[in-house]
Amino acid sequence: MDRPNKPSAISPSGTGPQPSVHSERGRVVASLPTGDSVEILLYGATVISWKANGRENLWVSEAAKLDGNKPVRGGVPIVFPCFGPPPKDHATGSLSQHGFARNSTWEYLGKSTSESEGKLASGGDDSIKLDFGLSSSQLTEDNKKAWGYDFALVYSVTLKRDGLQTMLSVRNQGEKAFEFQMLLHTYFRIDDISKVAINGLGSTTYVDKVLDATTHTQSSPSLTITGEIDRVYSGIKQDTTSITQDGKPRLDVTRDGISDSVVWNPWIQKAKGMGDFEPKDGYKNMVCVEVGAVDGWQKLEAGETFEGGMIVKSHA
Ligand SMILES: O=P(O)(O)OC[C@H]1O[C@@H](O)[C@H](O)[C@@H](O)[C@@H]1O
Repeated sequence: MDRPNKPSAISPSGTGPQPSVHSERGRVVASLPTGDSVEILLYGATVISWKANGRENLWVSEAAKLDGNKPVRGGVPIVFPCFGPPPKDHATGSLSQHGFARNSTWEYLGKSTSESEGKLASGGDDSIKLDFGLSSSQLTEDNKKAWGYDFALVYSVTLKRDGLQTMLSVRNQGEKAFEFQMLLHTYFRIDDISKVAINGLGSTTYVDKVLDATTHTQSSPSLTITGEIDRVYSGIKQDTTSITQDGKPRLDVTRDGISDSVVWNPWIQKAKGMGDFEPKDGYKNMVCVEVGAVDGWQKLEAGETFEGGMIVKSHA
């Protein structure tokens, strides 16, 4: 597949400390001179850590499998090409829940750095972009059989001094059109779910998977979580969904090229039922605000490319 960025050493610029990228044993770690960092497993191209302002922003279960045996319970698993259990009568019908992207091993395609307008006082680069690829040829024989399309995914993770950007590009390299869904299933780390509110989803319609799997409209501009929640919001007008803690801004999640979001927290019983969810009261410290295209299907004709992702800002 095409390599958007050839792996190369980061060239020094300015005199201050430089960003660093380190790749070994199936993971890639990048850091900025500010101390902000991101860590990505090649397994699933799963972002398992993003630190900004000295604080970890992602929740990863203490029992998460990081050895490639099971999708990671936490961080940012990538859902593709189907969301949830696929409908049996669809081309994705033989795939497992959430598809194969989160449990396939991706290729590290390389890094690039750039200096944005607000350059660091040190004079160093202030963003690092890491690219990962997964194409049909890298799938297991079972997955190839279950979804026999010729595709190429490029997932770009950019660590900036003011946030984290993740972008998934899906290209149809074959001759047949295909349909897919995608979602960045982000587990955000929060201090206390009882003090969290999610804003920016007011007046949006959602399917409530806990209640009755039918469509509702959110009346309140602010959503608080007091029990299990699994809602699929679609066609969201506002680009940004923000998470506040104790009434103060904590994380801003901005959708880029996509307009759906899932809000999920398993709460007490579902957390107990998941072998890889630890500690069991960890549901108090996480909330999934997931961005994607999951309402119906995205159709890609031969040669077409789709792009969708998010920009997340963490408040100090
Ligand atoms: O346990 P999994 O496969 O990682 O899925 C976790 C959750 O992922 C969410 O995106 C779904 O809306 C939930 O229904 C699902 O339970």
